[in-house]
Amino acid sequence: MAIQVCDERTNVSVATSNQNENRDITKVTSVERATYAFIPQTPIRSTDAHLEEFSEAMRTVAKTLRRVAEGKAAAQAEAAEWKRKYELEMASKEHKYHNLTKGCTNFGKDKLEQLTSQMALETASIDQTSCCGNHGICSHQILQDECPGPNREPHEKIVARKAPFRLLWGCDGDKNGQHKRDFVSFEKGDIKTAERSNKQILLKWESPPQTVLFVTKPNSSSVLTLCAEMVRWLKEHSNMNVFVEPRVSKELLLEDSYFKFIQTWNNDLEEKTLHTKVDLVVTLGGDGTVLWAASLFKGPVPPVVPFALGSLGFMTPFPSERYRECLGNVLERPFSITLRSRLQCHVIRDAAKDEVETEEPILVLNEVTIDRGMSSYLTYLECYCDSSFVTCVQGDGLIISTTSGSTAYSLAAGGSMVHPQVPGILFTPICPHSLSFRPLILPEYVTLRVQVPFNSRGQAWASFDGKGRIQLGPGDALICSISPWPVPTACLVDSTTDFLRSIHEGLHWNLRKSQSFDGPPA
Ligand SMILES: NC(=O)c1ccc[n+]([C@@H]2O[C@H](COP(=O)([O-])OP(=O)(O)OC[C@H]3O[C@@H](n4cnc5c(N)ncnc54)[C@H](O)[C@@H]3O)[C@@H](O)[C@H]2O)c1
Ligand SMILES: Nc1ncnc2c1ncn2[C@@H]1O[C@H](COP(=O)(O)OP(=O)(O)OP(=O)(O)O)[C@@H](O)[C@H]1O
Repeated sequence: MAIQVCDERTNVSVATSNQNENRDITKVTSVERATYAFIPQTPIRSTDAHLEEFSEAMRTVAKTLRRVAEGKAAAQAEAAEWKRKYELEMASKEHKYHNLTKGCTNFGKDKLEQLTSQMALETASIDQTSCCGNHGICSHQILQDECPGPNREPHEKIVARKAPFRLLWGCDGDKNGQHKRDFVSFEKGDIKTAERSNKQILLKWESPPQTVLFVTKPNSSSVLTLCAEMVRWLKEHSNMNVFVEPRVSKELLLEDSYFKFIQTWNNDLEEKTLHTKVDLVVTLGGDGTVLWAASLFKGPVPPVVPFALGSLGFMTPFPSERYRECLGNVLERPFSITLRSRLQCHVIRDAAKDEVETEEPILVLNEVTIDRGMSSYLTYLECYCDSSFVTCVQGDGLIISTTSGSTAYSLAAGGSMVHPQVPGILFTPICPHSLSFRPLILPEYVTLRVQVPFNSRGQAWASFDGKGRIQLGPGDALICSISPWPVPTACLVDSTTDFLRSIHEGLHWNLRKSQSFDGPPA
């Protein structure tokens, strides 16, 4: 590469090249002499003019690059919008399908029992469409699986029936099961909201649950001991099928051959079908164990009963020492649940030509964080909400959080605490280098896109519920929207009471000594 600087007045031309390292010494001297003659002539107007011209050209290039980036961003936004529409359509199909299968729950008890026993008698050739006529698979479907447990013969089949349940909407303590939707009415020119959408939700089993999955915090002997005790109790008290993680299965069998009946899974495919076999998930650990349990389900999640065996336990209201009473209640009576929404995140690589090439969606219960990782540069992130530009984040990073995650990392970064049943997405910057960057709460129906611009100095890193870091290079984007698959967690009392108790007892929210009565007169 050669750079040439020419001054018209002195007609001195200075040429440099990275190839001409073996230059003639005399040439160098003459060039140096000319340069020394040239330097004192200030102001160097024509050089300034050249520099101006050069910087103008650079500005034009930068503008063009930016326009290209914006065009690309718009195309990606459009693609994301199509994707969202597609997902909505799929979700509505799913909803219709559930409505169809709900017809099944209206069967008379006798008919249901008759159907169940009839189906139980049938063998491997069960026609899945036979339940509920032509309504396809329903919650009463009898599942025939090869038992993945370590001590079953491969040919042995278990007939496991997923327990059907109903969701009821309680209102101000009126747990009458009336599901009233949030309608906006418009009568005589007046706009009125008829009902609030946020109700306490009750789960009522229509037949006793039969299969429970235990998810336990690793490396804790007290947790393993309690798990063994609970498994024994459930087997002896309710004759339940028990699933545990492969690691726990080995640990329990090492302890006692009594646990031969427990089942586990051996590969990703079996893990993916867990939701079709498991009626209830019990977690033994802290909040991290609830996050871990949720991450096992990439689609629908069975109700989760979280027992507290951690330090904070914001999402784990059940006291482990009262497990008999708590599990008895959950198995036999209707109980309140919190429907915790999750975010589905897609990473879109700049190199990918279209959406089809993007990586699998990742579901998070707390948050996705985009930060600067090891880089010492500011993170520079362009953020869009649907097709509207939101802002550029310049700081340590950004947290996109669910309302359940509002009390986790987002809280530490200055975000609001939000009741987990509030439908929203939190947009919380991490150490923004700006005085006016306050956190936002956006409605739950939006799609957010965070893009690393092409002119970003450094890389960015995305992490999901504090795990699985993925590097994002210039041009890469992260797209987030609310997933149709929430995590239903059982409440000890109800959603609001449990939430308030957690912020009081877990975070000591607004704890202050009361002012004494004997102050100065008003
Ligand atoms: N500065 C911070 O506060 C910070 C930094 C990194 C990660 N985190 C959080 O840690 C989470 C991962 O949790 P982990 O247990 O696997 O890691 P961990 O063992 O490092 O625990 C992090 C702490 O966050 C608490 N926590 C997790 N989810 C919570 C929630 N929804 N509400 C209130 N507190 C919650 C846990 O009880 C624990 O005390 C991430 O999703 C992130 O929210 C927080
Ligand atoms: N079943 C599991 N398999 C693998 N890792 C797990 C499992 N359950 C929890 N973990 C991980 O173990 C770590 C600790 O778990 P957890 O947060 O539940 O316990 P804790 O730190 O004692 O409780 P707290 O979060 O209340 O302080 C977390 O990082 C979590 O992701």
